[in-house]
Amino acid sequence: MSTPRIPVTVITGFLGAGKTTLLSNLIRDSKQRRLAILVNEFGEVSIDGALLRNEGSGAEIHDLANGLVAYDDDADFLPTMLALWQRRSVIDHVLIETSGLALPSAVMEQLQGEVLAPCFVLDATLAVVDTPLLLDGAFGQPAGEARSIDAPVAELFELQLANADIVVLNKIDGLDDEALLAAESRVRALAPSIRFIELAHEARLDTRLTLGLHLHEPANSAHRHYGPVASMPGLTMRPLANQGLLDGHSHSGLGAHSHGLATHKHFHEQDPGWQSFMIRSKEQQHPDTLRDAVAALARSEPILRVKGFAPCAAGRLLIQAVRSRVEASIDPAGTARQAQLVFIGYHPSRPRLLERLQQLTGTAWH
Ligand SMILES: Nc1nc2c(ncn2[C@@H]2O[C@H](COP(=O)(O)OP(=O)(O)OP(=O)(O)O)[C@@H](O)[C@H]2O)c(=O)[nH]1
Repeated sequence: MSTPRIPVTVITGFLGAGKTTLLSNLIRDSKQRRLAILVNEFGEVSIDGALLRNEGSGAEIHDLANGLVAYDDDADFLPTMLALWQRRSVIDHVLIETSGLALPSAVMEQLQGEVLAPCFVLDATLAVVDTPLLLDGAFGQPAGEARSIDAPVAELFELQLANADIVVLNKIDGLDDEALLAAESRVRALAPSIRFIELAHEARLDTRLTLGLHLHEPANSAHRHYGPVASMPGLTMRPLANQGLLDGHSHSGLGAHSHGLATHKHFHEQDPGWQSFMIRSKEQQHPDTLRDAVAALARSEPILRVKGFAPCAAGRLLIQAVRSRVEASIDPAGTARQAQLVFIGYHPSRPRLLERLQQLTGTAWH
């Protein structure tokens, strides 16, 4: 009998959708599976890899520095995957988190290429969605005046969805049934070939609905992941008004399909307007001041994502911003030698951000 191929789940989703949070919960909830995780980030320093390692689980984490995993100029992807294959006796499943600006199709194509196809099989591609932002029209139906940043955001978002098997509606704490059904309609309109829509309360998914789905194995027509929405984890979990529409694994009725090499296009070159850079400070930061400063910058500059660490009097401050929604949390046991914030945006001006950050925090940044 030939050696079984290792299943691979690809997790995609726009900047800040909750991919890393979802992954860290998956790691915690899948202790019985030996997971290898490839984290692909757009930015100089891996913040996500550090956060996942903090979980202290047995999962092995590999950082892939090229923000566009498996694209033509990514020299790390194939060697990393082949090294995992060499160690296949200790790996049950591989999870790949693409950066928020990459399309998953590049990874999907490489998995089907002659080098990797004998070793790995695509299990499923999940697209994680920031549901409140989707409902606000942030990905293509701007409520107000369209800005220059809206079109590239909408384009990437749609292409990520178009390549996915499963859309995970995330950040739904606080949304009612009506909002969830509106989000489902929006997703189905944007990506009619989506096969499952799942709900993640606080970025938590039932592992049965996430891993081992065999969606790309032609012989397998049985769905092994039943479990109605009402039985999925989450304190605020309630069944939806219309269970027929959104039952945790609703699908279009398609059989297993493979993503042919030419069927899904991806950008081989990144739109150069998307840029990321790091801004650092040696000074201790005040949590509230830094949080408000980042929120003010996100409102006035074309910045969509900020993340990083800073030293503060009470320990290590973690900053996570998606647009102007900023979370500042303190790890009393953590240390940070200096403040390091990664900014990601569309045609952002580093000098202007630097100047404004200095003004707003009253500390020196470089
Ligand atoms: N309220 C709420 N916040 C969430 C949820 N999931 C993630 N977040 C927050 O959203 C922010 C971004 O989460 P990440 O998991 O880092 O998002 P990501 O998709 O990995 O981000 P990038 O890799 O930068 O594209 C963090 O502040 C999370 O705490 C959720 O279900 N509910």
